[in-house]
Amino acid sequence: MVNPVSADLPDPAKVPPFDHARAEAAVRELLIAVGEDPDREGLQETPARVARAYAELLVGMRQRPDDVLTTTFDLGHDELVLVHDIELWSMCEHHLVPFTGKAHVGYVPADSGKITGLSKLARLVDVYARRPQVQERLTTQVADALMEILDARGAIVVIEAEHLCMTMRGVRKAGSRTTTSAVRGLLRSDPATRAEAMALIHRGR
Ligand SMILES: Nc1nc2c(ncn2[C@@H]2O[C@H](COP(=O)(O)OP(=O)(O)OP(=O)(O)O)[C@@H](O)[C@H]2O)c(=O)[nH]1
Ligand SMILES: [Zn+2]
Repeated sequence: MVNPVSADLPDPAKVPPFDHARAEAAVRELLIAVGEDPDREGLQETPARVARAYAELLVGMRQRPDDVLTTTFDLGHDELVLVHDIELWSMCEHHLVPFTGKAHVGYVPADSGKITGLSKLARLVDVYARRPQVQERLTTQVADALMEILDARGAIVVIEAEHLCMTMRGVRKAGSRTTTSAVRGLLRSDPATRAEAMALIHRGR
């Protein structure tokens, strides 16, 4: 069966490899554009460093969610599993500066009790975070992946983040935070399960 989440994504095999030479040339051009001398001693290695840094920051472009949700156990546990305060670093696709905060990720496993390793929820967040992103899409993608790949009966993802494009530049509102949520399946339709999840997320704060 074609997985809709994966089908929507560029196949990592088709995303061209990170072009270090091209990224280095672009950073050199940027340094010239801002009035710097890319050949002065302190900047000589900077294009290569920045290229390596971006390759790392955007590594999720070449990863698939089903690559990290591989480990599943059949524990017969079919009630809410929630990991909160997952550290999050992503890159705003409008300004290519970071947004950072916390993700709270929960799901109600399939009737079969198929669950995944807790660390895999954090890895799933990273797969989608380490790309040019907007917070709303990141939130949606994590929730949809849980539903589709784990056959979860419900999913909840709440992300609270500070966007550096709003704090260190632009409108410059330091401390402003944005909260987004995506709620699916049982966690959307059953008020008691949803309230339980929200209470756990708030308690973790
Ligand atoms: N919805 C949403 N907006 C975002 C996100 N990250 C950044 N933005 C916003 O994207 C918008 C881009 O607006 P533009 O007017 O095209 O860009 P700009 O001139 O740099 O805007 P300012 O940031 O207001 O200076 C800004 O309002 C940002 O705050 C995100 O994750 N979700
Ligand atoms: Zn931005």
